[in-house]
Amino acid sequence: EGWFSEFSTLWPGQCMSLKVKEVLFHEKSKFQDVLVFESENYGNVLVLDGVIQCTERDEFSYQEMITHLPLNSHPNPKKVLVVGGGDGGVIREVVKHPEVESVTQCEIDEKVIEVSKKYLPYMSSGFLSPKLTQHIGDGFVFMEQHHNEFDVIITDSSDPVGPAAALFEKSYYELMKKALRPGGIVCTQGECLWLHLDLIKTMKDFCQTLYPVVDYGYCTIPTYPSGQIGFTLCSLSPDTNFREPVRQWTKAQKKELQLKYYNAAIHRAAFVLPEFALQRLEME
Ligand SMILES: NCCCN[C@H]1CC[C@H](NCCCN)CC1
Repeated sequence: EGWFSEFSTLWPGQCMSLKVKEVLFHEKSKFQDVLVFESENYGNVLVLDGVIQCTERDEFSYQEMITHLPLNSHPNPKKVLVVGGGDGGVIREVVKHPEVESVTQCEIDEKVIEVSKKYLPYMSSGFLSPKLTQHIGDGFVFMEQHHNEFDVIITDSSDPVGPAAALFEKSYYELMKKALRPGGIVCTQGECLWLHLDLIKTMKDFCQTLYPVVDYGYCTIPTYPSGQIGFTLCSLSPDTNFREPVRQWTKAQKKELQLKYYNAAIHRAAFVLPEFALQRLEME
């Protein structure tokens, strides 16, 4: 059927293409263009406004890291909030932690949840958890209505163009700070150091005016531009060290939990940045 190419002003002059086997769904939701296609060798692929959100073959990298970096940095993460995460993969990872008593999700576009249940069964298996409470709405508005409620907030958003734009502003990080309980931790989709180092620096700087501990880590993932994506992590506790996991799973547990990317070594390695990034982020 030809190729899908991911053109965007967010990564000028480059684009990733995937061979299409069959288009499974393509409609406009209330917020964005929603496309799901079966690829030749990355499984089913979810695309929003022309941007690849996740593929069945490599989603585990991002979903495991955006979840286990914060949760394994918190001493007792009982109440978790996920903003976005409409494909269900982050929820699937959150409920792998026995300490978690409840996870609340706030997703703006119910069409994304609907197509994920139909075409991304392994990711949307997260929606079956009895610990989950789902809200359909804007994460920015939701955050204004919840204070001192969550131990960990994960913002699993698309990019700062379209419905998720407000989730990259300082005001949103101020709202998340109010929604956290003492010692709370925030983890957000933090863009790519090969493409968006200036945005990462800007966000790190305003986060440092709000949170005592701020860090940036990344994972490799073939189908995101430049093959990797990062995470901005913030903690209200000055004792937090994102670079050393507070708990480790055994080999048997990693197998049972079906972890395919995350382990303690890759947790630590996520924060080892190349020289050009350390210099630009003033972390050298
Ligand atoms: N649950 C996974 C989907 C949401 N996260 C994605 C993260 C990457 C982004 N484009 C790549 C950005 C380039 N740095 C699309 C959404």
